[in-house]
Amino acid sequence: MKAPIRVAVTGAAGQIGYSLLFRIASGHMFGPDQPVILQLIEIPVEKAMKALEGVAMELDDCAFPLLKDMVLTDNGETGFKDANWSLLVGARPRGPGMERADLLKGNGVIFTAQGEIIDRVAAEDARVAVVGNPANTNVMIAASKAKRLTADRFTAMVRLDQNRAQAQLAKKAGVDLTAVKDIFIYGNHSPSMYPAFAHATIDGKPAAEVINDQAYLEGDFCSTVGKRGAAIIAARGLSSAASAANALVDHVHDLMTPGAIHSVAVKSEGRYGFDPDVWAGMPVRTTTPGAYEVITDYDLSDAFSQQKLAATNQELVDERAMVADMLG
Ligand SMILES: NC(=O)c1ccc[n+]([C@@H]2O[C@H](COP(=O)([O-])OP(=O)(O)OC[C@H]3O[C@@H](n4cnc5c(N)ncnc54)[C@H](O)[C@@H]3O)[C@@H](O)[C@H]2O)c1
Ligand SMILES: O=C(O)C[C@H](O)C(=O)O
Repeated sequence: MKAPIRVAVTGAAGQIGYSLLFRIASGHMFGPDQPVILQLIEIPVEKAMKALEGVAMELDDCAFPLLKDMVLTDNGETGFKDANWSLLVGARPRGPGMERADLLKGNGVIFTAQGEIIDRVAAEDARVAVVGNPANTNVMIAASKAKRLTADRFTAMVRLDQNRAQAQLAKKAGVDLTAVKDIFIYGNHSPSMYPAFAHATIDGKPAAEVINDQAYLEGDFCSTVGKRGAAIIAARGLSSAASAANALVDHVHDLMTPGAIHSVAVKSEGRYGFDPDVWAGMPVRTTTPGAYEVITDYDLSDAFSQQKLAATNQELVDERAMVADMLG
């Protein structure tokens, strides 16, 4: 029997938490032979903590053999203690009349505190995945507080965008989803992201050749993927939750699976022309469980790709400027 992995989850009583926790406890994130301990973190508000107790009761009632223990807390020091993975889902949602800058600042405060605590109390092999929006900038803030943990331990999720892009290409081409490969997301988790279709394949052939509709790929395809979050909100009245949780399962699962190639927002270090200090989506290859190398050899030198990369980079740089006083 393997030793349990400690998984801290913030926003555990929220919408995403309600889908996510059951997938972690049933073995979908870390595998069917990997026991887990869930360290569930919510805000110190009675309603949230009561809801968290209810979720924990349901987890008990699933009788998951891999779930070895649960910690329920409104305290980061307790919640992140010895965590091998910290999944930062909880964030302040955008309220009426709130500007993006207010959202950035409001969440910046949360991710400042969490980055500092994780760096201090989490496990030696600690890894962090940020989902709470604006995810790319939140992870940058959290990572900037770390003295012990290196920047590569901090990632943000663009996997939902990759999954959305894969599904859209399969639909358009009228093929099975599994026929679509090598579609990766570059840049921000926002409508400015670039789902780089130029390298995608369908049944081993270039997707652009199979679909044979460049106007669709540059137009509707990019905007449908980029604005999918808003379309879900318009349809459901709530933001995506089950698909977001599923994408986080994929994100962590693939980061724990050597050889997996997938889109992750990482510190750019100047790759693909991004500002070196922003966290941008790009393709990575998992090397050993939890570690990865960025794949740098995709050619995105064509004019359309360059324009898309420049736009999403500019948005990340602007977001960074808005929280400059919170970094470091
Ligand atoms: N990156 C992505 O692809 C993606 C996709 C979907 C949603 N999201 C984002 O994920 C976040 C969560 O979405 P949701 O639908 O679960 O929201 P939700 O409002 O249902 O739940 C969020 C939960 O987080 C808690 N919370 C807030 N601040 C916290 C803190 N400092 N510590 C611990 N818990 C805290 C809240 O009490 C709440 O229970 C949002 O920011 C949303 O925009 C990201
Ligand atoms: O778009 C949103 O605000 C929610 C989420 O980030 C999503 O992509 O579904």
